Amino acid sequence: MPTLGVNIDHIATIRQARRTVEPDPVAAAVLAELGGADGITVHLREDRRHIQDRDVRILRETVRSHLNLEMAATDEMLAIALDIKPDYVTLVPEKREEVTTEGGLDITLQIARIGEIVDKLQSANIPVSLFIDAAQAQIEASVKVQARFIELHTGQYAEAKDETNRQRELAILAKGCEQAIQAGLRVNAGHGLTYWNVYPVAALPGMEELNIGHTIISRAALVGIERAVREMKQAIRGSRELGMGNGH
Ligand SMILES: CC(=O)[C@@H](O)[C@H](O)COP(=O)(O)O
Ligand SMILES: NCC(=O)COP(=O)(O)O
Repeated sequence: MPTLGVNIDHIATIRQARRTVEPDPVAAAVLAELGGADGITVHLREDRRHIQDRDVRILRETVRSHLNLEMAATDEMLAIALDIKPDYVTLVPEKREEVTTEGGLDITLQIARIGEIVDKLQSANIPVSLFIDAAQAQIEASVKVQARFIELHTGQYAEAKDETNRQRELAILAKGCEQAIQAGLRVNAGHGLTYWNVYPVAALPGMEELNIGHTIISRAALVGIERAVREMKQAIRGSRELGMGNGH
């Protein structure tokens, strides 16, 4: 069964809507860990629309599980990561005007640049994961730049309009997962996963960690974060207790 990295960006989004001090993502991380989170994920966007530098610095001190820093492949972010030393870094694409991350990082277009950043981080003992679409060319490029992990972008699976498309997207993820593992990569996945669609992805052989945020924070707003995280752990195990664990 994969572990669960809880993405707490969406708590910071609420705080930034008022530019105030609450809700504090640091407090959310503590409660998420009490609910069973195996890791905490934050995306320090270049435009600082949610997570702030201060959050990452404090989380580095307070997170008891592991801290996954999602960031763009820029010099500014590289310097921050080398200074803060998260447990691992996930390199993600960023477009300033997007509502959320729209696709995977195209490693094939920037092999030298990504390779250089991966090397600098991993030389500093910070393992690197690359957030990519489950495409063979991206997997091969990820091997070439010697990243330790990939994170398969599950957005298209999550947004599939009907069962036929969902199954097609799941098959693409399954193939990508298998190819990556055979090539020696470790595989995580995330984006847009919910209580209703998580189980088929969680059940993919060799899947190590799922990074999930929006659905947990949405549920937490209604039932509280510890319970929301506990329920996601149950959904990953395939529990039907909530009537949510069967992939529908
Ligand atoms: C890369 C990724 O999938 C996460 O960072 C997720 O997108 C977080 O939410 P935002 O897109 O709102 O930053
Ligand atoms: N990398 C994906 C992630 O951290 C969470 O994405 P979402 O569940 O907030 O869509």
